[in-house]
Amino acid sequence: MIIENDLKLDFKDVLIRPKRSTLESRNDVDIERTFRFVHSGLEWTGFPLIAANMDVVGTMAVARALSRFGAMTALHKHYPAESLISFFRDEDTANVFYSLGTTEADYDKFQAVKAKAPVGKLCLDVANGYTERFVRFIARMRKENPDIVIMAGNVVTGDMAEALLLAGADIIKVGIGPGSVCTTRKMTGVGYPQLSAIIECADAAHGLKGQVCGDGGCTVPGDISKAYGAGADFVMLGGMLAGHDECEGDIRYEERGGQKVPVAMTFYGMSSDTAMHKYAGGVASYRASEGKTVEVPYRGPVDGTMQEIMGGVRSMMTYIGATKLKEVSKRTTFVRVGAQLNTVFGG
Ligand SMILES: NC(=O)C1=CN([C@@H]2O[C@H](COP(=O)(O)OP(=O)(O)OC[C@H]3O[C@@H](n4cnc5c(N)ncnc54)[C@H](OP(=O)(O)O)[C@@H]3O)[C@@H](O)[C@H]2O)C=CC1
Ligand SMILES: Nc1nc2c(ncn2[C@@H]2O[C@H](COP(=O)(O)O)[C@@H](O)[C@H]2O)c(=O)[nH]1
Ligand SMILES: [K+]
Repeated sequence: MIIENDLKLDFKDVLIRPKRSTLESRNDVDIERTFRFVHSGLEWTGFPLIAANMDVVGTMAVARALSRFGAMTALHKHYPAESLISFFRDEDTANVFYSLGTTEADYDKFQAVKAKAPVGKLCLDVANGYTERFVRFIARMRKENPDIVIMAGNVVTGDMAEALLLAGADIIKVGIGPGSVCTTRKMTGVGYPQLSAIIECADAAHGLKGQVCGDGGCTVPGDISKAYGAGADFVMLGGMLAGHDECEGDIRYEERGGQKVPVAMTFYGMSSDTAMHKYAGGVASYRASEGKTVEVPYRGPVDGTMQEIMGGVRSMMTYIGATKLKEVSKRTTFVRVGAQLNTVFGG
């Protein structure tokens, strides 16, 4: 029996220590980054935030809205080929990932889309990025698509981040079990605290000139700043982007003052009963669901949330004296804390 005694940390366990700074305004910082991807050799510039490839948030409408902020979207896997063909053929998709798993059906659909429309970025997304099958799949996709940016995951340790990079991924997606609608840790006992997972995978990936995307577990804008501080090149969000007009899913209305007003929207994990009933005709007898279905408050257009997120990141940068987002991880010192919020009037 091996027990790792090093303490592993989550976003809630740390704060970022302020540092002396010459910056005078939150308007003076640059939250864009430019990356050149190691295998595809392509370059991308923008605000490195990605809407998760989940039914509710990985939508074409979210992609259009986030792109106006220079941010990205990984479309969910369940759009029919025809919709994907017209989207990738007719719209600006510099900030859009086409997502797929390792099934033959996913592969065939991608081949059909690729034959008719230019796809520049792929998100190879499976729950468990530790399988030999997944490594082989990445290698095959890289060989067949030398000029496409490939993001792949999920993993949480440096050894496997390296393995996926060496197999052909440009960006490693990091996170097992931190998600807002994830029940993997509860159901399986498997996982890794997200802040440490990002730190360790970033260290491994950067050594090989790859990038990492911290996926899951951000609950407030400050968590996104901590993810960048830990070394995440990109941050992926599900729950924080749910509940908006551009999302897919049912809105619940309530009668208020004689008017019907929208109050809540459904959000669910891609491994939840809801998703499995929708796409697989139920939960296979040998599996258990590893996601849940929740209601989130209705929040109107996603623009407001994006402004809050970007404002939070800009402010963090002035607190630590980082002019460019690229400098944030170098200028970050985390302090371990026992508590970080004053909850006297609620969370
Ligand atoms: N980041 C995270 O912590 C997690 C994320 N998710 C999200 O939900 C999506 C749907 O997940 P899901 O339908 O469960 O699976 P995936 O879409 O990831 O993959 C399914 C394939 O992997 C095989 N597999 C082997 N071991 C596992 C395992 N432990 N968990 C899942 N699949 C396994 C499955 O075979 P078989 O079914 O025969 O076993 C199947 O062939 C994922 O693509 C991901 O986006 C889901 C869970 C965890
Ligand atoms: N274990 C599960 N993880 C899931 C499921 N559906 C999505 N996910 C992961 O969560 C992130 C988003 O996290 P959030 O905290 O920002 O909401 C997403 O990108 C997936 O990696 C699921 O059913 N089970
Ligand atoms: K995802």
